[in-house]
Parts: sequence; C-alpha cells; structure tokens
Amino acid sequence: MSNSFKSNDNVVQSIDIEEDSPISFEEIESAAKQAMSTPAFSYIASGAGGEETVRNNADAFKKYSITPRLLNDVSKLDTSVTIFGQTYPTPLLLAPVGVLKLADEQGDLAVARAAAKYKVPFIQSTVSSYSIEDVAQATSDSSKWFQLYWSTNEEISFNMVKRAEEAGYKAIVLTIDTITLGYREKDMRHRFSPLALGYGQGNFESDPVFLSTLEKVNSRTIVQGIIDNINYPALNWEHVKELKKRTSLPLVLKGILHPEDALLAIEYGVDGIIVSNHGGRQLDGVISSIDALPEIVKVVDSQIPVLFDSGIRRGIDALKVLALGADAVLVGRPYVYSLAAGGEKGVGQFLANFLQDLQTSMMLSGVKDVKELRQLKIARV
Ligand SMILES: Cc1cc2nc3c(=O)[nH]c(=O)nc-3n(C[C@H](O)[C@H](O)[C@H](O)COP(=O)(O)O)c2cc1C
Ligand SMILES: CCCCCCC(=O)C(=O)O
Repeated sequence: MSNSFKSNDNVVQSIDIEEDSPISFEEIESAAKQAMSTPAFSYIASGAGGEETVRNNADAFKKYSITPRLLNDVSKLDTSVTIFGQTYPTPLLLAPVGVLKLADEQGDLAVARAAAKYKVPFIQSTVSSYSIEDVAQATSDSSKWFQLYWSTNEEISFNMVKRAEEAGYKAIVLTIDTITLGYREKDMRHRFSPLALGYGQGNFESDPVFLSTLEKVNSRTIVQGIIDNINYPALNWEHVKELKKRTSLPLVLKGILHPEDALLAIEYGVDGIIVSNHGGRQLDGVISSIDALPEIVKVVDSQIPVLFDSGIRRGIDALKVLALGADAVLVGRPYVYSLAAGGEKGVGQFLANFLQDLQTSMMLSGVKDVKELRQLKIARV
C-alpha cells in the first residue's frame, strides 16, 4: 500500500506502508505498548495525578465542530507556514520529548531523520538521548529547534544554547511549566526514572561545564545532578529577559495557558509561545490546551506566533487548532509511539498519514491554505 503527501511546492513524497503497519493513533499506541516494558510505556503514556488533564485534552477536541464551506476549488492546496522568517511546507513540528532511547535505540537520531524527509522541524529536548552535535550531524537537511530546561547552574543553560546556535538550530524553546516534575503516580508505583536507566543524558554527557560541576564521580551522581539541575522553582521573568539577551535565536516559551502570561511574554520580548499543558504530565486539573487557546489567540492578536500542543492525535485535530488561530502545531506521544513501534520508518509513516489526513481535512473543509483556515467556522458544542 502506498500513501502520498503532496506539499505546496508540488513535490509528491510517498512512502510504502507495510500491510500490517499501524495507521490510527489507537493502533500505533497499542503497537507501542506491546513493544515496550510496562514501566517504560507507562512513563510515556501517563500524566500527572489522576490524569484528569490527559483525559480532558482528548475529550475537549471532540467538543469542537467544524462547519465546512463547499465549491471552493481546493485543487491547489498550500499547507505552508512561515515562522520566524522560515517557510515550512507544513504547520507541523515534533514536540520536545526527553529520553527517546526508551522507545528506540536510535532515539533522537531516528526522529530527526524521519522529520527531515517531510521537512518537519524537530524540537530536541534538553534531556535528549543524543547530544545536540550528534543530532545536528544525523541530518543536515532538517530544521531543528532546541528545547531548554533552565538549570540551577546558569552556565549549563547558556552553554547548551550556545551549542545549539553553533550547530545551526533555528529557535530556542524555553519550557516554563516544568520548574519541578509533576506528581506522577504511575512512575512512583513503578519506581521508574528514565534518567536513572541512563536513557537521556545526551546533552549532559558532552557538556564540559556540567561535568566539571559534578566532578563526574559516577553515573548515579550525574543522573541525580541532572534531575536536581532541572528542578528550578525560582524561574521567573527576569530569567527570560536574561536568556533573550544571551541568544541571537528566536526565543519561544512553552507551557503558556493564561492570557496574561501570553501578554507578559510579548512584554518581555519573547518571539513566540506554545500553548501547552505538557500533555497533562505536569499539573493535573489544568485547563485543556484547546480550551485555553482561543482567548490567548485573541489577546496576542498576531503580534507573535502562537503554537500549540497537548492532545493532537490526528490531522483533523491539527486543523481544528489552526482554525482556532494557532500558527502551527506540535505532536508528542503519537510520534514517540510510532518510534517505539517501528523506529525511523514508523515515524515516517506516522508523518505521512498525519499530513495526508490534514490535507484531506483541509480540502473537505473547503480551505486552500492555512490563512483561509482561520476563516473556517468552528464552534465549541
Ligand atoms: C515521554 C515524554 C517526555 C517529554 N519530555 C519533554 C521534554 O523533555 N521537554 C519538554 O518541554 N516537554 C516534554 N514533553 C512534553 C511534550 O513536549 C509535549 O508538550 C506533550 O507531549 C504534548 O502532548 P501530546 O503528547 O498529547 O501530544 C514530554 C512528553 C512526553 C510524553
Ligand atoms: C526524570 C527526568 C525527566 C525529564 C523531564 C522530561 C519531561 O519533560 C517529561 O514530561 O517527562
């Protein structure tokens, strides 16, 4: 079976879909579950507390309904978006996910290569399994952004940002909702920490500042050091101001849910925001990302790009978010499950299917491009 994705520059990219490869999100999730140990799968799938927000993220999407327009000649579809002066053929990015080796030995390298085929930017996590330099070398033809967890030792943060700049990354994404790790009952039950298993030390292993700080006593010390370092409850807007001064790259804040914080981001000179509740993994009981989006889009009023994640499972979900005014969308768990189920090829198949779903959904909604999507009638029912 062959699936094709036609991008706006009329390049048809096709991949072979193996007969028994998973297609729907539910099939991919189930294949990942079979491929992984229970604690590892659970770390990826679960959320904080009683997982109310994980469920709300998914349920909220079902509440938004589209009223399509017809007879609008959608034969020439343009899915491209321009963010920070770069034009991408699709409005999709891959969310930063730490410890990807948990899903596949090739981890971030496999994901970066699959993303490059579809020109989908990959946002590499601070706690990635491979270093910034390894991922940069894995493929030069993809756009990569770097996600930063602020460190108690500022030099570690600035050093990583510098390395990302030198490696040609296109943006810095500062995650602001993880000043301490969420209360994750399932991981506690399984006594599970992916870092303790050594899956996510790419950037720290090769970070001389970090290693000298820890005096590299043993790997357990390093792991504890990483965890201690990314626990930073003191994080505040002054750090954002400082980071903005220290990088020439566009700075994006990930984890915004309140319109006032979106306005503060603009006031502090931030270049973009990601409306996100971290896939329900941080504060249980927070508003679903999709419900938070409309008010934020309204106050931001196109001053900076508004990106979105948490709960996107299919192309049609992305269409709803774009119709509500987001400039681009990120997916998390769907590509991680695809990686666990099928490695680099699995991620490629997921991307092809997802983008085809988005294209088909745009056509059937009667919109030709992402700008027109904003005019689409969408209501919460
Ligand atoms: C296993 C896992 C690890 C994650 N690691 C990070 C991380 O290192 N940095 C970060 O900013 N967000 C991280 N996230 C959150 C994602 O970037 C994203 O916000 C979330 O997965 C979006 O929700 P979705 O999974 O429903 O698409 C992680 C998510 C998962 C599932
Ligand atoms: C034990 C280290 C976890 C690093 C944080 C990764 C993350 O953001 C997550 O949601 O998990």
